[in-house]
Amino acid sequence: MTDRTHLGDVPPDWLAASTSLAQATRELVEAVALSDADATVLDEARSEVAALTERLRATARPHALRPGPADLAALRAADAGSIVVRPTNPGAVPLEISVRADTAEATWTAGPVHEGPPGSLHGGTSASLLDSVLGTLVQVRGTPAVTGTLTVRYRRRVPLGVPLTVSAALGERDGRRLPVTGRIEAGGEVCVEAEALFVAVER
Ligand SMILES: CCCCCCCCCC(=O)SCCNC(=O)CCNC(=O)[C@H](O)C(C)(C)COP(=O)(O)OP(=O)(O)OC[C@H]1O[C@@H](n2cnc3c(N)ncnc32)[C@H](O)[C@@H]1OP(=O)(O)O
Repeated sequence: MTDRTHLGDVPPDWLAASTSLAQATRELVEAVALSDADATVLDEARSEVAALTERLRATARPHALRPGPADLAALRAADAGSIVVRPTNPGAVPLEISVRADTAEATWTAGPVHEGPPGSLHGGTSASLLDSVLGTLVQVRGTPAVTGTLTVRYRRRVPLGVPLTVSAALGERDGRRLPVTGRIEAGGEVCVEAEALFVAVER
């Protein structure tokens, strides 16, 4: 499996197992972040986690799986569809991003791991969510591109524990410049707005 770098290249049963393990690991991260167990229990847990880490490290590939050219081309060929980004990476927020024409949208509910101000989402996580959804729209509708600038306006705090809608709209391409706007909404209210300029690259 170590030569496979794209989500579309792996067998469906393996993808399901890896996605499920990644989700269980995110739940572990939350349990660690919130745990009030005594030091003995924490030390036992550390030993068990370390043993699992060793087992999985023995078969590590150089990069985490990501959507590849074939996954993007299939979606690009259709007028509408969805793509799941980073489902097997427990260190990332997994998103199912729906793309229709020049717009994209994803829904995600934030938990305590991503808390910034009390009860609210960390601003860096908001920026990261926007970069992911805007960036995916650009890759699907444009060409390979990287974020040149990302300007984020935090209008109101983003609540934890409720569904958030992250959306993006592609502007008019100007040479290598691809402008994209986006927002994060909760309960129908706009919490964060973003303006980005992606720059087309060879790969
Ligand atoms: C499904 C796939 C999932 C993907 C989703 C996730 C997407 C996440 C996206 C990211 O987070 S990417 C990571 C963060 N970004 C970077 O690491 C980019 C690092 N910077 C670079 O690689 C280069 O600086 C860059 C490619 C942006 C520009 O270098 P170049 O030497 O290729 O371009 P050049 O300087 O010739 O500029 C080309 C055009 O872009 C403009 N430009 C360049 N950098 C810019 C910038 N930073 N902001 C605004 N405009 C910029 C520049 O003015 C110029 O405009 P004109 O053609 O009109 O003259």
